[in-house]
Amino acid sequence: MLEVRGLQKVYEGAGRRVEAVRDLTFTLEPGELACLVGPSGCGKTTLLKCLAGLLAPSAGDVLLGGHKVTAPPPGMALVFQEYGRSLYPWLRVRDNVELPLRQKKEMSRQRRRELVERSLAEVGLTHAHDAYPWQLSGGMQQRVAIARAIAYEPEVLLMDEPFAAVDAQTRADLEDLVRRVWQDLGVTVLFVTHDIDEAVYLGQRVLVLSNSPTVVQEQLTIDLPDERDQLTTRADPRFTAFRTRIYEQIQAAKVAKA
Ligand SMILES: Nc1ncnc2c1ncn2[C@@H]1O[C@H](COP(=O)(O)OP(=O)(O)OP(=O)(O)O)[C@@H](O)[C@H]1O
Repeated sequence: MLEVRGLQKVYEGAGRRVEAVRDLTFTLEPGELACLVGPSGCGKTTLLKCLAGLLAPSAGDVLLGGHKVTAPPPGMALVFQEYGRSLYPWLRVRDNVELPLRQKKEMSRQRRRELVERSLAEVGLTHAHDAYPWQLSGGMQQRVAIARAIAYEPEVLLMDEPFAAVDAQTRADLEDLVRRVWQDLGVTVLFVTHDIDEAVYLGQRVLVLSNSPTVVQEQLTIDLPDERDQLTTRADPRFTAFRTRIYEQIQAAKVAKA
């Protein structure tokens, strides 16, 4: 349903040429939760921008539902790492969540309100409707960003290291939130992280990226039980085996490049 075929991205300008992504091919099935993990600077953000139609690839295609992505497609929503910059500080929480829905001209005000209510409830922020983002903790702000993305009712949710800037406890809570939202809404999720444990904990599948210029180094099916729990899942010997395997792959990619 989301297909990436032979994607390459070269940045060119001012006498400098950086091949960020060399040749990426993978498919995301409808309703799947896949994680992309790779070393810092390997082109994860570049890839997501190409998927979201924000950046034109140098070669290859991105197809959503069989249609080539050339501009931000209506069926996609993004959550970035920098929640502080992605929310408007002068808008209250509910208005931040409602803002993208206003682009859907055919949608009634009543429907917009229902979606805002539902998505804030989904992320556990019903009580924070009237707050401004700067009155909330980092973790709560990221919940608002997630609520805004899901209110849009996307087919595909792209998340770019969304929890890199929050503390460990909040991060664990937000990971569980992503799994719950995914299960409740049946949305397809592509979650990008440099954290191997996070990728294994969240994903049904993990795509391991090589160092830049990037290719898919390996794809692993994470056949851990669907009901995941921060304590029991992480203590499962298979969890440890997956993270060791991925760690080795990433180390191998670094050595291959050196
Ligand atoms: N606008 C740009 N112009 C030129 N080079 C760029 C540009 N954006 C990214 N790059 C280069 O492309 C490569 C991949 O960058 P990108 O930000 O996609 O990686 P990343 O995996 O998301 O990094 P990190 O894990 O550190 O967030 C890097 O070498 C980076 O310097």
